[in-house]
Amino acid sequence: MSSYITEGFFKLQQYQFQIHLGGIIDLLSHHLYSGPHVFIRELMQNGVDAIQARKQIEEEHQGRMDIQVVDARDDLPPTLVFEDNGIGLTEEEVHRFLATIGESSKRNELAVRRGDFIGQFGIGLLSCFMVADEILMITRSAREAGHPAVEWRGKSDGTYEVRLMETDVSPGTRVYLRARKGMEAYFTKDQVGKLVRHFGDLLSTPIYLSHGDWTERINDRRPPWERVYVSSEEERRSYLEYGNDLFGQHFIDYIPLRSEAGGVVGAAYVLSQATSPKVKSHHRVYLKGMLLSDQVENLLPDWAVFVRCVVNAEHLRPVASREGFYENEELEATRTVLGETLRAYLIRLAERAPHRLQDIIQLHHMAICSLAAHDEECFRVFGDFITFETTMGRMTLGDCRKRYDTIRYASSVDEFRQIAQVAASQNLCILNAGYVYNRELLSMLEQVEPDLQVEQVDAANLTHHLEDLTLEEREKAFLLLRTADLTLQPYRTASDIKKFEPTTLPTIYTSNEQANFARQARLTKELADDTWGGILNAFENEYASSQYAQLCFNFKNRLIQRLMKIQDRTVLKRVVEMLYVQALLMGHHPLSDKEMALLNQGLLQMIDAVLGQEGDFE
Ligand SMILES: Nc1ncnc2c1ncn2[C@@H]1O[C@H](COP(=O)(O)OP(=O)(O)OP(=O)(O)O)[C@@H](O)[C@H]1O
Repeated sequence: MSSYITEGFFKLQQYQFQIHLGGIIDLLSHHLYSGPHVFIRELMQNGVDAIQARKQIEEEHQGRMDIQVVDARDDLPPTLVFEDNGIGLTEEEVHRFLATIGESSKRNELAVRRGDFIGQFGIGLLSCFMVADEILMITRSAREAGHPAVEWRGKSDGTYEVRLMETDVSPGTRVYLRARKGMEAYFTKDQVGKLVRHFGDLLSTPIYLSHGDWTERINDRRPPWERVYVSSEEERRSYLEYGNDLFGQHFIDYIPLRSEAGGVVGAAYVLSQATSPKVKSHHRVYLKGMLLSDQVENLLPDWAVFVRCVVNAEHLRPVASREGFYENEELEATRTVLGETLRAYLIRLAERAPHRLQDIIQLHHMAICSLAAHDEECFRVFGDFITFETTMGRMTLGDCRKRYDTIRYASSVDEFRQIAQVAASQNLCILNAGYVYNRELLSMLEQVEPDLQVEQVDAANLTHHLEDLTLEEREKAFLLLRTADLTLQPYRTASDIKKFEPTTLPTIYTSNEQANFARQARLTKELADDTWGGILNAFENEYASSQYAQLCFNFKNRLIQRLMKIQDRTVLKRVVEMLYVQALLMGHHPLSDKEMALLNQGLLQMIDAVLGQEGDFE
């Protein structure tokens, strides 16, 4: 019997997990953190947290961090020293917190509930191994007065040494890092200064950077929402200057942000350059004063494409990489509050400075329309402010809704052009929904306002709104209409006569979608080969019987009045043909070969007639 089996069971053996530090460092550097430079953030953050912990036992404690850059000399590589006067560690804590990966002193229940600390995962210090082979920490606890200072030396091979020190040092912690070969670029004064400023410019704990005899406080500028102002102009200037410096671009306006959810405070800046519907805004977000990322996307609702924010959050939860926030209820509540703040700003602007609002919408028109067309919330925010070309001039959708019970629209730009003149003179407001997103916006309008009538109008049903002739007047037009019907029959166009404004317009050519389709099929057939010609024939025949376009004469027009007096059918026919071609051109309809021939003949005959008259004078 095997020695592993005792009383019918396999003997249970217990083992300890082993950690391969090299593998963990590789994971951090290549898959979690965005680059080796984050070690500076992690060290600053540990200093700030340690100061915060010390303040919990000594309320009046004045925290301070010092970062020193020591250049390479003799055989020694450049070195960085990070010093804080925070809580420090005892020997027992050093073993527990520094030497155990994933262990953190900041994860006790009270600290988490109160959200005291930035760190929480117990891995940040390992990021130092991305740039150095060894971390040397000298620390002394402020909690236990008699406890000696401790020296801890952690190595990237996974071993560490601890030594109690005899020298007297004040409570706090000092971390020494020597650049690994190839990592010297992260240890220069300029690079360290840039990164410390980048990550820590909002920290309230003073941070000093020194290099040789030179020392400078890095974070002495407070953000605009923490300053006190004597006038609103001064406040405005301060906010805009700050945004300009931070993002290196000019902004039209700013919106102060504050949300209890997430403990967020900051500002949204209104972009002065057009945004693409596909590009989301990237926001600069700090967590307890430490920069989390300047690429955060999920802080605001998707529709807030016209702003870029800078905010500090006290209670949102960072992901382990510290470069974004967890999608949780608190973040959602924060997003709702910030969205409402932006919406309130837009509404205020609509009341007090509608032109400024129009400027914003105009600038970000495509992005706003694309979102409003598919997102009900966005439509509710912006819908009323979106402008449409209408037969009564440019108008916002809000104005259209206020003035008319029915919103009428033409579905293509050409259709709109055909009817614009006539509709305007009839005081009919028709929206041009021929541009991208316009139809979707109107569908969204119907969805959001089910009581509102939204109706598509085409040139054909527009003529129903035109004034009819009396019987007597119809008689006068009889010959013209009969000749026109016969003349235009080959072009599948019927004729009619109505009274309409403007009187300068002799005709309108109207057709609906099916008639247009049949017409398009005829035009294509002229260019297509036999196989396609056969298919298109079938289409054309199907539509031909029912779908006629219409040339509607204007009884009020002087030329038409004269035409009704002409009895010579040949002359009538020619003029009708010319009016037909002219109406097509006015409506931007491409001409078929036959119609082009009509135009040419007509022009030549007119030239001939004019020359003939001149000849008569000779
Ligand atoms: N400057 C310091 N002063 C006092 N304690 C420190 C200092 N730096 C590190 N520590 C201790 O070492 C522990 C581990 O630090 P580390 O940076 O790895 O993780 P963390 O800060 O707890 O969490 P995170 O991984 O989220 O940064 C800390 O929880 C803290 O107890």
